[in-house]
Amino acid sequence: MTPVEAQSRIAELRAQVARHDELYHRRAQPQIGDFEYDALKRELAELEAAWPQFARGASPTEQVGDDRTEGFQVYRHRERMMSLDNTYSETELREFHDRLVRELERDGLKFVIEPKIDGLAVSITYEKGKLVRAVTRGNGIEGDDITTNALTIKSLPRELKRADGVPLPAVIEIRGEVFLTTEEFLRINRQREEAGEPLYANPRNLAAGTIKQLDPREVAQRKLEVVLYGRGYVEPASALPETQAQFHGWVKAWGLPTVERFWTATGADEIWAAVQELDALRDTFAYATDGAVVKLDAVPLQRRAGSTSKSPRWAMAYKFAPDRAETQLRAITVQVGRTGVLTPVAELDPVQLAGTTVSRATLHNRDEIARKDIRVGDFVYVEKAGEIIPAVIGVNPARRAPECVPYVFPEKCPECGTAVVQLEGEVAVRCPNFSCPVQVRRRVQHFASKACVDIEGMGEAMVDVLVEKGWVHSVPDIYQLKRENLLTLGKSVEKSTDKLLEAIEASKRAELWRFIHGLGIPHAGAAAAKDLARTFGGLERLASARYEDFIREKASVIGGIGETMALAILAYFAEPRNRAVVDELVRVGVQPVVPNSGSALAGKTFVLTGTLPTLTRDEATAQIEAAGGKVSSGVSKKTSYVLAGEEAGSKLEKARALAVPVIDEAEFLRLLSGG
Ligand SMILES: NC(=O)c1ccc[n+]([C@@H]2O[C@H](COP(=O)([O-])OP(=O)(O)OC[C@H]3O[C@@H](n4cnc5c(N)ncnc54)[C@H](O)[C@@H]3O)[C@@H](O)[C@H]2O)c1
Ligand SMILES: [Zn+2]
Repeated sequence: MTPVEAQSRIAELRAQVARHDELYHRRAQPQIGDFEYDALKRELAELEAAWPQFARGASPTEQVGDDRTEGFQVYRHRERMMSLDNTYSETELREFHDRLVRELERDGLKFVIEPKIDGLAVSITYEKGKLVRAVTRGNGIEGDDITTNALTIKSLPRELKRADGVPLPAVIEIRGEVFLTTEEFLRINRQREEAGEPLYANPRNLAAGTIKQLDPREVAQRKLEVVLYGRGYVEPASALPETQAQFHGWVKAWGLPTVERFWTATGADEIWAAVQELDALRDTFAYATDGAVVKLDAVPLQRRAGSTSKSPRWAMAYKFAPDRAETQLRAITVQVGRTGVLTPVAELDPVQLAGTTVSRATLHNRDEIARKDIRVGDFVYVEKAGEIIPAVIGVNPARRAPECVPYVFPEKCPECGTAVVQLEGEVAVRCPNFSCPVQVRRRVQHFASKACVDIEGMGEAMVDVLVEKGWVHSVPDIYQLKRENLLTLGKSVEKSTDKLLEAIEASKRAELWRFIHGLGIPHAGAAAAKDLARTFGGLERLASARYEDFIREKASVIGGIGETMALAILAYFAEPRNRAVVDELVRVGVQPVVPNSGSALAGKTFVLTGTLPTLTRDEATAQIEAAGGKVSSGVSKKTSYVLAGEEAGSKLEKARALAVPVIDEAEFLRLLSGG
């Protein structure tokens, strides 16, 4: 490699790694697998070591991937949060061991081997045993304050338990990972699929995306979990553990969720045996693991080993190579989503991968196909590393047939023939045609779905038929369907037709928020739709709202609606076609039900805590909302009532401190009935 080549390759790799860091850490939407990413980063590190004259300036090899995003307060960690050095090689893992033995000048060093949890790093601060703050890793020095969202995690105690022989530090930062179980991941993706929203590739991305939701009520609807294994700042210093193994015991004694299992080992052979045992067992863990973390056990020795600018020298992650298979790419199909995004999908010769047969895999987008030069007929590598949706990660160049030609991404929408566009700053290629049949279908399917106005009998297949027949071109057309047309759909369909028409008619009086959600305004989920419904009280009022209307008082934006969402809503209705949908809905006679504003609960904010004698949380929430009130997660001076049940925790104390009225279920039911 000539100096010029090295210099330009370093620059190129730095840009690539920085881009993938941004996609992974900030947007939770990586476009390449970890294995591939790690290979890029390793190449960069090696080049920087070999050509120090070109390695000046900030490099991603020396920084912790930064997850800070807009919309959160940043909070400074009392002690830095670090990354981990990692390797896929047994030899390097053994070298790590030997290096420590050499540097610390002693044999028989004891190590702890823990699962490497594939989640999102968090730091939870407890002061005098009480949870005061949850912060993401951020850039390692300061992270996003996600306390409100973290409090939706049921398994995260608000208070540390006291136990004999276990200190309760005055201040401690406890480190761990937020994750989603596979089951919950699949449930959410299924819902997203129904709503025509893009799927998350793996639980880690979904967990990361969830903890960074601006609306804690959206977070509460996904069952996040947490596991804790490490420590940051501890005060007083006498409350430091002597070993990492001991610390695991404390975490458990404090009542925190901890790793199911860890191993202790002395010597490189024992370490390696433990890593392999972990590999064999990791399928049984509640969380996805992408490796094993090997840590020096003795805390004083950890301190002696020290750390680099980004990771401790006393720990090393051994990562399991992803399950990968090679197969032939038969075709590339391009799917069009609700918002017109074209997603290329690989049609593969079926192949066995991590226990399932894979015949389709995502190719992400046009740029990725070009970057990897993936051609129809190629033998490609398919990977499923923690990634539940398999992805094509590259081509085996040795098996490329001479007749394989570069893939040309469609310039026209495969569904309607409109020329596609790529908006500035976006990787997605879109069909800009609002009347594109697939987009219409997906929009109508979303509107009619359970999550929105919920029209029974109008499932996806039915919508497909209605659009195909040319009876439905947009959402309001649902309300213009003709009985005689529907009767042509088959023999003896009178009964089902009448039932469908009844369901359609009934849906005209669905709750307002369901209509708002059904419009599919970008960034506005069900919880936001509820806020909007409460504030605007009508579809047309919402559609003609101005920026000022979103801002009550000074600089405070409605409920969970932040600045970004307010702007998205304004942009949505600024589009005449979207505005026309609302006008048309009103014209065909929909009468969304607006919560009763005369009830005693109207406009009141409730915070629920503890277990109520008869109502579940969801039931109480539904009743409050139906009566025009709202439920928020944190107690503040603006809270009207705290509805408390058994085992109410810190919220109750806070309510008392702020003199917010606390009521029990019986009083609540009295309020509700107007008594
Ligand atoms: N696919 C992509 O595009 C892409 C982009 C950037 C980063 N990544 C992946 O993310 C990783 C880099 O990010 P990183 O800096 O978070 O490093 P990392 O995930 O490799 O290792 C550090 C992190 O591991 C976590 N961890 C999990 N279990 C642990 C345990 N038992 N003990 C200690 N820590 C534990 C901690 O949160 C810690 O911050 C790489 O592995 C890389 O593959 C992928
Ligand atoms: Zn189209």
